[in-house]
Amino acid sequence: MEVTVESHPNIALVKYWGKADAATNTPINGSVSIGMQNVKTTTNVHLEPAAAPSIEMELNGMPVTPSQRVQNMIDYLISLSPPAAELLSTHSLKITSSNSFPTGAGMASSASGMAALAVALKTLLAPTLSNQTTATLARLGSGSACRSIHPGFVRWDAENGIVTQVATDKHWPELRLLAVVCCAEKKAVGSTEGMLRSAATCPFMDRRAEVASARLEDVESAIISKDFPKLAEEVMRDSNDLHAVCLSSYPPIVYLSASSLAVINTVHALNSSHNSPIAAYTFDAGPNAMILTTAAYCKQVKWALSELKLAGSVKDIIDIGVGGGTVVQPMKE
Ligand SMILES: Nc1ncnc2c1ncn2[C@@H]1O[C@H](COP(=O)(O)OP(=O)(O)OP(=O)(O)O)[C@@H](O)[C@H]1O
Ligand SMILES: C[C@@](O)(CCOP(=O)(O)OP(=O)(O)O)CC(=O)O
Repeated sequence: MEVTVESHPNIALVKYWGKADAATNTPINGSVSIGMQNVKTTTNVHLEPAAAPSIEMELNGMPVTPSQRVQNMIDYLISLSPPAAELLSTHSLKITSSNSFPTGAGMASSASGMAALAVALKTLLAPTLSNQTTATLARLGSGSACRSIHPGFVRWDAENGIVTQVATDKHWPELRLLAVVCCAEKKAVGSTEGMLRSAATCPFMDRRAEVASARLEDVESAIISKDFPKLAEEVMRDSNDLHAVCLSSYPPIVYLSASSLAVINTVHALNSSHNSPIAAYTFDAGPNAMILTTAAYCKQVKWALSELKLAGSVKDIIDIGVGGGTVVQPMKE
């Protein structure tokens, strides 16, 4: 028996950085994201009868040892569902996954990958699980993965772990999402390690969580009312706050590169020439930018960014599109 699931990364507009509980990836502040359309993960999970059940995994064509987080997801399923526990005691699992975009480079591959895995495991082993429980299952794989379960704009609340779709991917048709690829290499400090280091050493961590929690409400209302200037300012501020926290951790965590700073300067120059934001950048734990803009200004924004490409400062500019969510292909016996 096998199932294939497609999922997409999400980019946080208000970012998760810091854990109240590391074992369950419980965040210290709520976050909200937008789903990406033109990049995806495809994950196949195959279940086969076995006398000595095992779990094998392949990522981007290479065999990998399933991580403790994958094991935690499976243990959680076993604890929730006796039929899943029974199947896993008599069957081996083969997980085969690939990403159509750089893995481990700050483009949310873990979010997309763990969301696809959670939905595939649920579909094969515990089909009656609710969407919320599936989001919690994904979160055990990687916190931000719980936001990739739904398409569009998705909020993850810190107090209760509830994941809700704030608006669908069709809500704001004029909105455009671009990726500016500065570097596709694996980053030196992963998000998990980075946020633990910030919690232990950054003197501003608690304040950042307070500011992000308040910002969550402003960003949600900017999304609902399609207020681009408001959304743009809050998104850029949140990204800057996160990277300031990283820089004031010790030893400092530097995700932004000279190319990232060139993107930041280009966006602010564009915005000041319009007296109001027409574009916003946001960076997760890596040097690659996601740019939000609107249909009316997209050409102009791309043109300004392409100057950076011509100058050799950035590698590529990709139309990412707003979308996301997960799609389950028909199950095969
Ligand atoms: N398709 C996938 N299926 C399962 N696990 C994956 C998949 N893609 C990535 N991962 C896991 O996620 C890890 C990368 O996560 P990491 O948080 O370091 O980077 P990222 O997700 O690209 O960046 P960020 O979350 O900071 O935006 C990989 O080393 C791998 O263990
Ligand atoms: C900067 C971020 O992308 C950090 C994401 O961190 P992860 O979700 O990858 O961390 P773990 O829960 O430890 O797996 C911000 C965000 O996506 O909200």
